Amino acid sequence: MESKGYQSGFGNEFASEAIEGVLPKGQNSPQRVAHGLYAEQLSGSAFTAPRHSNRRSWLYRIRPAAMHQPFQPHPHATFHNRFDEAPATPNQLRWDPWPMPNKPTDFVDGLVTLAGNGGPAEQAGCGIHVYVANSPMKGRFFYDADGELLIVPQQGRLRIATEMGVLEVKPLEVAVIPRGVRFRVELPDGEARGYVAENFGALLRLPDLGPIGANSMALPRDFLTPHAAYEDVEGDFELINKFQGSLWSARIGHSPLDVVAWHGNYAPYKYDLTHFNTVGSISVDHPDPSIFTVLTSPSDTPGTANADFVIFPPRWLVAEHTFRPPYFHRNVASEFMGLIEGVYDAKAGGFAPGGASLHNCMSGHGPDAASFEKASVADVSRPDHLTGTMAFMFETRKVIHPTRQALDAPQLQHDYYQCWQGIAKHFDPNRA
Ligand SMILES: O=C(O)Cc1cc(O)ccc1O
Ligand SMILES: [Fe+2]
Repeated sequence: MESKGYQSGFGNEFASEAIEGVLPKGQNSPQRVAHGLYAEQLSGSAFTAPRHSNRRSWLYRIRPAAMHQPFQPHPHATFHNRFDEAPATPNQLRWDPWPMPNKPTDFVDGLVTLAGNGGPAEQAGCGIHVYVANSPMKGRFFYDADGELLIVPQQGRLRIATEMGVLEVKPLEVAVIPRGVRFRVELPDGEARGYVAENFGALLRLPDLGPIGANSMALPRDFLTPHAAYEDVEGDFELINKFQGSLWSARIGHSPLDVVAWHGNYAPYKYDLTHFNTVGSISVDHPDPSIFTVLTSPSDTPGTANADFVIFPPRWLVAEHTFRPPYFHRNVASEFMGLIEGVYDAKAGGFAPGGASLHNCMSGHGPDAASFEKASVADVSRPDHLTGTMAFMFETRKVIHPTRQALDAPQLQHDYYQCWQGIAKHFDPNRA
């Protein structure tokens, strides 16, 4: 299935045809669709959701999605939503990068759940996973009925062939696959690693800009949704599905990526993080990281997100007489971080690309001893240029529970707390 390029805009009413003239005019469900196709609606919000948050698309396809054999449980050792396996810990946690697999492993096989909160039954919270894959999905398709998937590649490109077209993403880009959309992941570089947030709550949207104004941060036109592309193939294939935390698998006699045309505002998209228009302090102090929010899943409480996706992109630091890196802090929200490339300015060592950290509600954290010492004596009369770096955070209102496998993994850095033990006592009541 070939990529047919992209349409730009966030949550637009898109329309795309791989064969011209397929989309019906003036209605969605004609008695007979062009070329013998079937019409099918895919909804991503309640039918009666307010218009501004109402999401659905109409798909014109070779066979309806209903056509497959019954699902059977499909055991998966590492990908799940069991967030009650271990007590949520207030300890600061950090992991080394997840190692590449040593046997053939595709994107679905290679998903490992590190943490999460809420769940698909409550329709709130998110699952936090990493993937390590060295094999393309062959004769296999996947969809997640539990939430939309925000995929953050860290190493290796992904070619994501979806029902609604092809997304090609590389590190420093992210992809969002809506709940229910079927897809297959291919690996143009042979192997790939990255992070996934599985959002059980309200759909990700662009944050409000408030006093920032009508522009800045992530610009709607930088979000790209594929043009329709389809494959017309028959064979003995497998449709894997994640439903209420567990995987299921069904035989399917054709590729479900058979949508010839579609229209609507519920569709996969990608975004290049290097396009983020980063806003920061031009006077004093380090602003709160909410100014780096790319996408937010709101909760029922205004201003208190179910989950935020926040990035720490290259930028100039110019704040005067200011401690420029992230401050010491304790937050009501819980923070899972990953690193795509480079060095994170709060950590001199130990936080590697492909690694992860978790700082839960009210757990103290911030710069490590080395970063503090360096930044507190740095010359801040000149700008600093942070380059070649991209960290990110999945920040949630609910406490993030690490899974048993994340706590037992050899990647867990048992000495992480040591990075703050060397912090010197500088207090001297007689010193200015
Ligand atoms: O903990 C972190 O590194 C993330 C973070 C960054 C920042 O600039 C301010 C607050 C915050 O939680
Ligand atoms: Fe933090």
